[in-house]
Parts: sequence; C-alpha cells; structure tokens
Amino acid sequence: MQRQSRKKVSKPKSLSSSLKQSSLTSFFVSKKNATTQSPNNNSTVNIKQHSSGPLTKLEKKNTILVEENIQRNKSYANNENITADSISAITSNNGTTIGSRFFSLSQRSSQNTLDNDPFGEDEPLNTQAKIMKLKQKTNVENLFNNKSRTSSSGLISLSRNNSGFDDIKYNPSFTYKNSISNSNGTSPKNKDYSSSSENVSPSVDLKSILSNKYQKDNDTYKKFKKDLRGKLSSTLRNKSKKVEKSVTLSREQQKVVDYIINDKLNIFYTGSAGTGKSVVLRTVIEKLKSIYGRDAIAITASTGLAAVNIGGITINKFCGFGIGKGSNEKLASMVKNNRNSIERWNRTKVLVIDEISMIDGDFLDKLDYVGRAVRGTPTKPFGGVQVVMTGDFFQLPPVPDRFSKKQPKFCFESKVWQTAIKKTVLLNKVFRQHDNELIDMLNAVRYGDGLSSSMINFIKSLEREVVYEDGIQPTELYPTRMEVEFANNTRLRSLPGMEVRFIARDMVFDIENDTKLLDNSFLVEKELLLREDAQVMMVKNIDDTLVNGTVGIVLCFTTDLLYTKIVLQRKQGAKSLNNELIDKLKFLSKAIGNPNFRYGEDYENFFTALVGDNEKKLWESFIDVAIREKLDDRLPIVRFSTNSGTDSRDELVNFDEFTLEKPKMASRWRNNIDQQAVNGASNTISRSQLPLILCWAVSIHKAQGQTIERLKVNLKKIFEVGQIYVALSRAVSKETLQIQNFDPRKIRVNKNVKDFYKALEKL
Ligand SMILES: Nc1ncnc2c1ncn2[C@@H]1O[C@H](COP(=O)(O)OP(=O)(O)OP(=O)(O)O)[C@@H](O)[C@H]1O
Repeated sequence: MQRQSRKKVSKPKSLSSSLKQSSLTSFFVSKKNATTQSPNNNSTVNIKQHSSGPLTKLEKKNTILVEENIQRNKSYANNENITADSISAITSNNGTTIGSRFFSLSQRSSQNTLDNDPFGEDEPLNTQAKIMKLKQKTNVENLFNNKSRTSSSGLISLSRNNSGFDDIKYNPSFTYKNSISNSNGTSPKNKDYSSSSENVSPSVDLKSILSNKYQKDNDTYKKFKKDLRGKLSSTLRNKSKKVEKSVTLSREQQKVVDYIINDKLNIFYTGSAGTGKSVVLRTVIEKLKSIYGRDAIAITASTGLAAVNIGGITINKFCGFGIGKGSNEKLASMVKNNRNSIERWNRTKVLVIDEISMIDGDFLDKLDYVGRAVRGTPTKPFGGVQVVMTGDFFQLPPVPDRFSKKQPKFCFESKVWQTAIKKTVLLNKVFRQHDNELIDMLNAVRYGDGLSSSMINFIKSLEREVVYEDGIQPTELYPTRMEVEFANNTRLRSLPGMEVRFIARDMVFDIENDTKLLDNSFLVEKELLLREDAQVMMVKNIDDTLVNGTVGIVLCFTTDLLYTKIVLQRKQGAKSLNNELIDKLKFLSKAIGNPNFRYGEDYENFFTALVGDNEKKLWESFIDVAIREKLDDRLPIVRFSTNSGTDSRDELVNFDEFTLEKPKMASRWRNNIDQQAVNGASNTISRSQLPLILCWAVSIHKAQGQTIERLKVNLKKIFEVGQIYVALSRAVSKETLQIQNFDPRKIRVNKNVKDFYKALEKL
C-alpha cells in the first residue's frame, strides 16, 4: 500500500539476531503435535502438542488445512522475512497481538514514522515512554479501544484462510489492518477466523522454517518489491501536492490585494459565485505570510471545509470560545484563562475570515469584544488586528441555533461592522462561467427579483438529460444529506462487482472531537466503499489536468506492486489502459490474497478466455505475485475524464494525507514533547484516505465553493435561502447543466441582503 512505500521502515534485524533476542522460538499454532515437511525447502515444521485428548472438529479442520496449504505452497513459496519485530510482537504479549499491531502501525504509516523501531529488541513493549512517543504520532487510544483487538490465534486463522502455511507463521503486519476491516465484518478471511480463533493455541518451531533456501526465496521477493518501490512514481500519491492553476489577477482583483497588503485596510470584499474571491484570498494569504510570518496570520473560515480550502481553521477554533455561548464578559474570561488562546490572539496581526455569510453577526460582535479585551486595546476593533473578510451574502446564511428562537443576524448587521470595515469591494467579473445567458440567469436567481418568462423557459430547457459519451454521469446536487446518501448507496449497490472498503486512518489525539473535526473539514469519509464502475470525484489537486473536482470511474482494483509490474513496466507512457488489459486486471484482482485462486473457475476462465498460450507463463507469474499480495493492499484504478470530457487518463489512486493544523499551543509547552503527549496537545491531526468520494451525489452545503463540470441539480427539497443559487452557480456551462424540479416560487432571498448589495452597487 502507498503508506508502506512512503514510510521510513524500521530496519529489519538479521535473522540470527532475531533468533538470539527472542527467548521464545515458537509460538502457538495448533493444539496437536504434528510434524510435516515443508515442501519447498525440506525443512521440518513442528506443530507441538500443548494439550492432550482427541482432536476437536475444529482442530481437525485446522490440521487438514495446514497440510493442504503446505502442499499448495510448493509452487509459490515466497514470503515476508521474519524479523525480531515480528517475533517480539507475537511473543512478548502473552498471546495477544498488540505488539504486532504497533509494529505494523509504525511500519506502514508514513505519518507514524519514528526514527527508531519503536519495539526493538532491547526495548520492552508497551513502556510508558514508547507509548508517549507514539502518541505524538498516532492515536494510541483509538487502537486500544478498537473493538476488534485480536488474539494471537487471529494470526493463525488469517493465514489458514489466506495464503497458506507459511503465512500462518509470519504475518506480523496483518493484525492492525485486518482488525480494522474485521470490525466491519466484511473481509471473508476475518469472518472465518473470528469463528475459530478462541480455541486454537499450538506452536511452531521457528528454526526449522528459517532455512537458507526459504530465506533466499524471501530475499528475492523482498528485493523485487524493494526495487519496484522506487519506481512507483506514476501512482497519484507521489504526484499529489498542492497545485494551484496559475491565474493572472484581474485589475479589480489586484486592487483588493493592494488594499490589504499596501494600505493595510480592514476590508470586506465580495462578489457573485465564481468571481474569484478564493483565488484572491489565496494570493493575499501567501503575501501576508511572507511579510509577517505564518504565525501572525489567523486563517479562518466559517466551516471546516471552507477553512481547509485555504489552509486554515474554523473561526470557532481560533477565537478560543467555541460557538460563543454566554455573555461577552464570560467569553473574554474564558479566553484570558487559557494560555494558548491568549497567545494566539496576541501574536495575530491579520485575521482572515472566509465564507463570512455563514457567520452570525452576534458572534462577530463577541469576537470583537474578546479581541479588545484580550489584547488590552479596548478602543480598537478586534483589538487592533487587521481583518480581511470575504464571502457572498447571497449564498448560504448562518445556521440557526436549534435551541434558540432567535434568528441569526448577518455579519453586515453586526455592531462592529460599521466601525471596523474601512473598505468594501464588489468583484464584478465572473470567471467560472463564460456564457452570458447562463450568467444572467444565475444573477436573476441570486437576486430573486422575479424571473422573466424567457428566463424561466431557459431554465426549463435545462431539464433535459445530458448524455455524456464517456459514460461518466454528472454529479447530482441535493439539498439534504439523506437524499445524497440514498442516491450514492443505491447506485453503488446496483453495481454487480464486489465491494471494496477503504478505512481511513486518522492521526488524532482527542478521538471524539478530533475525528469530528476531520469529518467536518474534509470531503473524504472515514469509510469509503467502492466497486468496479463506481463514479468518483478526485478531491485533491494533483496536476494541471487532474484537479479537485475531476470525476472518473473505477475500472478495477489492483495493488501497487501488480500495477507497477503489469502496467507501468509494460505500458510506459500509456495514458489509458486498453480494454483487454482491464479485463485481465479484473480477473487478476480475484487472485489477490487468494491462494485458492488456482483451484477455482476463474482461473480456468482466465486462461481460456483472456490469455493466449504465448502469454501463459507471464500471467502465471503475475498470479503468483497476486496471491502473495494482501487483500487490504488493493487500490482502485480510476479512469478520469479530463479536458472537459474530451480526454481521459487512467491512474492508480493511492492513499493520501489530509492534514489539519489545530490552534497552536502556548510556546511554554511547544518544545516540551512529553508535556505534549501528556496533554494530548498537538498542532497537526490528519486523515489518511484515498482522495476520492463517491460522486453520483453531493449535498449543496458541501458543494459551496466548488466548481463542478458536469452538474445535475435536484431542487425538490430546497429548504434554505440562497440554496438554489449556490447549487446552480457551481456549473461551468449550460451544456453540462441539468436542472430538475425547478420551481421559481422556491427562490428565497433575504431582503436585508438585497438592500445591502444594492447599496454596495451604488458605491
Ligand atoms: N483572474 C482569473 N483568471 C482566470 N480564472 C480565474 C480568475 N479568478 C478566478 N478564476 C477562476 O474562476 C473560478 C472560480 O473562482 P473562485 O472559486 O475563486 O470563485 P469564488 O468567487 O470564490 O466562487 P464561490 O463564491 O462560488 O466560492 C475558478 O476556476 C478560478 O480558477
């Protein structure tokens, strides 16, 4: 998996040192004595007796399976090297695999990488120090609290059901990943093992397994894997970095930058959807950072998603008083009693707030009060901090408090607005759409001043279905989350293929709150379910043609290794895979982690239908590799539609990190690592997940701020002012926009917003 190839892997110990360190040279595998010949190296495998009496039904089954697997392994007996880590992981915990869970965690995660192997031979497992050290990098509690903690016998059953006898002994890294999917009960191997795990506790003599031949085979396999690892440059993970399309700011956009940077004004700049407010903001932030330094700029937004788009945090996190329940005095003293909050306020020179339309005016007044109180400058708005606010009040309004009857105010209705904002700028040029008819219609919906009949006819004409020749369906926008989930799940389940589950790994300190924060901040979900032909959207900027918002279809699943061996090495430079190769990869995906593949129908069919005699040997070798790979290492190959649907490119999509900066802690603690661990305080939390979401459907709230090339909007359950405008204004052209259930009576615009903008236009 991508994490493996990114990480700094702790150096495996030599074989002899592994044996020396480990006081135990055997571990439990089966209750009964059995001796059998390892088929590939003639070494003897001893299954020692640990209890007497006749074999139970389960034990008999285990013994038969072990023997069968040994036979099977004749032709493909390569395996991972055993290391001291795996031995200690297995043995040092009296039969529990907590150690191996840690081991695999440290080995697999790019985020977790510690300089040294955390469970080396001279370090006892689970020492407080080690846990503390690891806590800085990952969420230890999360792992321990995980319901699916496995027992030693989990290792046995995995191998029994997975890939033969050798895997029974040496699968140190299986526990962590599989225990995660086990908790969801989907992986067949896990299902099987959980049914039998409790009674099994035999042991195997390690020495006999570690023969020279076996070691040589392992070395070849590992070397092969290692060699390829460096060549995985074509997978998306390695390319993924922040890529911003370079744009030249228009004159009006540049003017905004000048007001902020040169004149240091408190400013609110606005404009309809697509006028480049975010583009301007990103430019401003970069300039501010280079002038004042990163720590002096508070980059915030009203929602987590909006905040992440500009590399910031929510305004509620920044302010130090959450959602602002209580009086001004109470909130100010709350902040004054928190060293971190005080320091944050005091070092801030510029406060940036994006998507201001969703912030309550009363909250803004509280922010002003607290800023003055904490910074000791009662006469200056926000305590003298320069403020930069942007957004469009015609878009989504503040979310009302469920427990209060009070309607939220807009920020321009707050007390501080008049005194603080020295400059207001209205951006006029729309960049997202180029078609005047569409732009006029969007403006009419924005103001809601009654649509002309020709406008309504135009909208009605967009009810038609748009057919896309490449088969990629438009993204549907719905007002409610339930509609979105229903639409995505129904589509996914209608696909015939097997479901593949991708569980994100979160690096958090405060499980409940940080996980919520991650959920709210990123489009990627904790759990992503995919099938062949599922429609997905890329949610990261990869390069010029593959950007946040590009849609695609899952072609098939494979692993990094197979992809490199079959696709990259053989088809260098090819942008798209041919159908024949895709069919072969689909078949091959059934062999991944499946030692029984050669005994099933698929194997026969594969060679009769798809592979000619001349290629048989080659594909046999790929099957060898596939069987040795792990089910959990599967990744999707996605065909993305690029250049407005005129082109496509196929990519193996790998895991990526979505990182979030939490507010900084006080400098007194900053360099004290142990104190950090104790407090659970850290600046960075992250989610590792495929940068994909199912995108047959997305909610309008989540779509705010996005540009969507193929758009289908269902307006039936519209419930919020500005919602229709937000939904429609995501489109880029009328040709790629379909509108369902449009009812002009449902366009609702707040009168105060209209008045505010009318006044602005006269300026
Ligand atoms: N000066 C420019 N030149 C070319 N393209 C631009 C320019 N400014 C913005 N764009 C493009 O216009 C599109 C919309 O920009 P952006 O998302 O910044 O608008 P916005 O005002 O923030 O929209 P929304 O209110 O919907 O969030 C983007 O594709 C962006 O790249």
